[in-house]
Amino acid sequence: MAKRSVGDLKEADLKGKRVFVRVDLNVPLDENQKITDDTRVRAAIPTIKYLRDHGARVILSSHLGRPKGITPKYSLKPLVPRLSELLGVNVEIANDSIGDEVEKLVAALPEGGVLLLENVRFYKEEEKNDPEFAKKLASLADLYVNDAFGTAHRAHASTEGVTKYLKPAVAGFLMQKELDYLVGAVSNPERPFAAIVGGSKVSSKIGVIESLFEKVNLLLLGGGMIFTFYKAQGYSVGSSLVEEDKLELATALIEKAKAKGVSLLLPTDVVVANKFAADADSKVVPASAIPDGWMGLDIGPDSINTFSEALDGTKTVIWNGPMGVFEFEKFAAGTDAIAKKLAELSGRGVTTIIGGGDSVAAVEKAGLADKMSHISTGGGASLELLEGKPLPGVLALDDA
Ligand SMILES: Nc1ncnc2c1ncn2[C@@H]1O[C@H](COP(=O)(O)OP(=O)(O)OP(=O)(O)O)[C@@H](O)[C@H]1O
Ligand SMILES: O=C(O)[C@H](O)COP(=O)(O)O
Repeated sequence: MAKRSVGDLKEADLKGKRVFVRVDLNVPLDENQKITDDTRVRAAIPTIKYLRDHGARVILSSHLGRPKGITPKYSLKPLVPRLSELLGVNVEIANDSIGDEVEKLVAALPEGGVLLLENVRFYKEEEKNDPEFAKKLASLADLYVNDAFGTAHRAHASTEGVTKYLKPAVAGFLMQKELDYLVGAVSNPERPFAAIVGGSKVSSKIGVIESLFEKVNLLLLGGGMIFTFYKAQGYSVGSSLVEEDKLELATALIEKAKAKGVSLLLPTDVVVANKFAADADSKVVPASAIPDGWMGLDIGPDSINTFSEALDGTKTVIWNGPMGVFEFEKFAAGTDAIAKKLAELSGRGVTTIIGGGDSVAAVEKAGLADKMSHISTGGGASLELLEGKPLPGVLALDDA
């Protein structure tokens, strides 16, 4: 069901109004509290800018990390300089999310002003979706915008509960863009439609794989999960990562692909290592013959070629999960090659969607982020969406 958008709200709806905007500013910080990846901050800007340009008074709310109570390490204060810089306005920060002091700051906020509330998870009521807490958040504003796609799979007070007390409740531009690509392009793709699924374990991707079987023409598998498939087929896998309790499932998935008419491609060769370390010895071996004492940590050169050729004729590609242990330079080639291939396909008009989590980190690391059609800002949220699960933070918004 399509949701009402912030873009539907015009000057008359917004001028002078207090707008509670849930954003996802859960960014990585280093030991000096410096932001190491500001993607989510940049992604939050268009909605805030739109609201400011239409005279709204903007109240931003976000979580950072998973604090248990008030924890200075998880304060949102380090976000203020970057937000201010990107918006071209001095963003104010409150020491709290609710209460008298916050109310005073909101009352003093000029049109176009921006106030960032402190980490909303400093209250345990947030994750409990406590109605009284949601009411207090709602009482700060006249209307609600949810632009926190990365947190849309959580039914929390600031993402779901608040919508019961604050109307209109609409989707921000980032939320909309994520839904357009991850729901729109995936449910109504230009074909052939391929999915590339990697990552560590098959158990965490079963839902996604099964759901994609209903939609894709081609499914390429990589990452740690492939060894469970190999073992299920009777190959020797050495000391590679295998989920013994998922062998039958792997066989069933292969059968299901056949039944659904989906071409399922597994790597034909792998890069193996003598230990799980950046400086391990490595060599390329056929997927069916991994020697004892060696573990597969990346897809091999033949597989890269086969995968690239298979992707050549596609019109839509979605990628979730790295092809190998890309954190170690020696085992990053498969993941890098897929990132480069997708960048090349984008240049030829193919829709390329990176579905969150580590594959996004890999694409950023390769410097190819701006080449893709869409890079999701949500890890868990994009996975749940691809599994076909409804997101509570989206469901709660007003229908279009
Ligand atoms: N062959 C392998 N053996 C062991 N680990 C692997 C292998 N290939 C990839 N990995 C690891 O898988 C991890 C990513 O797996 P995960 O399932 O978390 O992927 P993701 O879906 O991209 O992430 P997220 O869950 O954050 O969305 C990486 O840290 C990578 O090192
Ligand atoms: O980083 C994320 O995936 C989101 O910000 C949600 O965070 P959470 O998993 O702590 O709810």
